[in-house]
Amino acid sequence: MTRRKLIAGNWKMNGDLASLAELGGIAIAAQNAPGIDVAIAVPATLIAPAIAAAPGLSIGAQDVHWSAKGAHTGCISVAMIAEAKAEFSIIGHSERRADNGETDAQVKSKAEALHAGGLDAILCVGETLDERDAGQAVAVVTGQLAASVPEGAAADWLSIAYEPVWAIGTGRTPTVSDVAAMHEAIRTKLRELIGAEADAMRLLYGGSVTGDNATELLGASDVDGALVGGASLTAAKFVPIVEAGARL
Ligand SMILES: O=C(CO)COP(=O)(O)O
Repeated sequence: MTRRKLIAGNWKMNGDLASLAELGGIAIAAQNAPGIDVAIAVPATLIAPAIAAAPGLSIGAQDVHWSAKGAHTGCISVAMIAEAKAEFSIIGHSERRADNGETDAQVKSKAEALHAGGLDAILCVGETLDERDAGQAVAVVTGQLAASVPEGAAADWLSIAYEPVWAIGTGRTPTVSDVAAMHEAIRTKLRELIGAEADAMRLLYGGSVTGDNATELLGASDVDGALVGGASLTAAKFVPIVEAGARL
């Protein structure tokens, strides 16, 4: 099964109107790589200006609430990001799980809300260093999937990002064989949860991806793309990752 690669950036709580200039170079790289998908998740305030700055580049959010509207101070709904013309949202990022106590059940509701609103979702899973050291990595990640992937989820709107917490922003990455082993475990679990659709679903790796290690990490078996934090903030750092994805 060939799966179209997806190279997605996550700006986290970074960026301002001036930094949208970076999107120009990224949009050109995306145009030059028609065989893959390129997307950037920006802070919610930058969604509309990012689309204006780089029409044609897929722009998304980093989180949504599961409810349609109401008394949820500080939160943002699927309809709100859709009105701003976002195409997708990241959900379940480990930073939101840690900072905001997000649960797998909430992440599942967010996935369902995005799909109901016609948007795509990138659902993040990943173990902490303590969990890996305790030999629990696969159990933690497959447990997150079991509790957060909606029944009947399909590859045309949901992707999974495996982001080991200890590899995020640290410059440390798992070995290629560790990544491949986890992605195989994820796909096996997805087959159990959603059947044959699992073979079409894109599994992204995230955590300290750079232009230097992208070719190796993206080349691991069952890796269908990357979710990139720090190195997505500038075209100079992100474009080489897009190019690496396009070469594979
Ligand atoms: O959390 C990440 C993307 O969502 C990864 O961040 P870094 O690429 O900065 O390690």
